Amino acid sequence: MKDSTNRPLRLGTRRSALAMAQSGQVAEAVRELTGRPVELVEITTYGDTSREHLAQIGGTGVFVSALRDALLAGDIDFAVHSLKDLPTAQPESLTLAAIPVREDPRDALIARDRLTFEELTADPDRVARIGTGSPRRMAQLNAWARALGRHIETVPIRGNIDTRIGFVEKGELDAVVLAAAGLTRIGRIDEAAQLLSPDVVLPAPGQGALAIECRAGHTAQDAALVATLAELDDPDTRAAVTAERSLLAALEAGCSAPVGALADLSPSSRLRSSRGGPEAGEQAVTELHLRGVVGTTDGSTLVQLSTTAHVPASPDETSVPQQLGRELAAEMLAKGAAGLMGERAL
Ligand SMILES: NCc1[nH]cc(CCC(=O)O)c1CC(=O)O
Repeated sequence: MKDSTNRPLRLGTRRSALAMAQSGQVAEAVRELTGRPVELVEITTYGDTSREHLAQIGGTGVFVSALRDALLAGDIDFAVHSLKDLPTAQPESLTLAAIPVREDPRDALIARDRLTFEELTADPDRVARIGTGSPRRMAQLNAWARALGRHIETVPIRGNIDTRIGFVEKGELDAVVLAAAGLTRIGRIDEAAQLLSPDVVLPAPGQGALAIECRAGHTAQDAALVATLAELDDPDTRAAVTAERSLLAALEAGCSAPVGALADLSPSSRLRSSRGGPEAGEQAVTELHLRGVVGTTDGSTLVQLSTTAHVPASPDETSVPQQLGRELAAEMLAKGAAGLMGERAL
């Protein structure tokens, strides 16, 4: 979209180091794509000013609503969100024009003396104190400790990334758990002692992915912007996060619920079966693998399941991932997931 007016595009962003970093990167990509200047417009959200726990102020949606208000008011042209902070219900008047290639979705451990979780918990006389405000992380860290026959204390904290790492730097906590993607974006991933395997700790649905949101084409200009930004979309990332968010939505869990999910796409080694012998009917098939977990925050009970579907390579539509998420949610609910999510122990 080479707009003859060359009016700057206005990108609404929160002021945190993480938000500024990810908005800055998207702004650069949009400048390259459109040849137009992109202006960052800082928006303060309730989630940035409140000291309350996220679970008490209605979950991570609080970070998003001020940006959406600014979009609807026409104060900005587009916004960049961490996808994991976006509520699963999409307002009709707005659209996710692009979900770019995902960063590392894993959680990372930042610990004193760069110890790993196994090292940190090895001394039975010293119970490791690990900070996280996320019931999902608490549940899986506690389950991991239990599986190792060790004891930890999870300490509810919140604040921006620098604040949370500060608890370890000041010696107030032994470790904190943060999203690797956030650390990478603000240039601090080297400080991670350990990247937590999804076999042990599943990330939040959508973790590591960004969403570029704009008005859903009310005007010709809006429609043109949606079409342009779509060039930044990565269909594989969109398929994966669609499955994860579909699972979350079908569990009817809020964004602060103890739910982890991770989908990945891989070329299938399996070929579509055919009657014409081994060579006939060969077809490129992509496998979408979805894992989900729900647990009590004390880690005593986890419901963890996975499932796989075959999808056409680089799917343009998201009905297969949607369906896969709903199916896995139904299986998890049948195994008692709802009872575990009801628990509120922060
Ligand atoms: N809940 C806050 C939040 N939202 C997105 C990220 C990290 C970046 C990402 O997942 O894309 C973080 C920080 C964290 O969980 O450590």
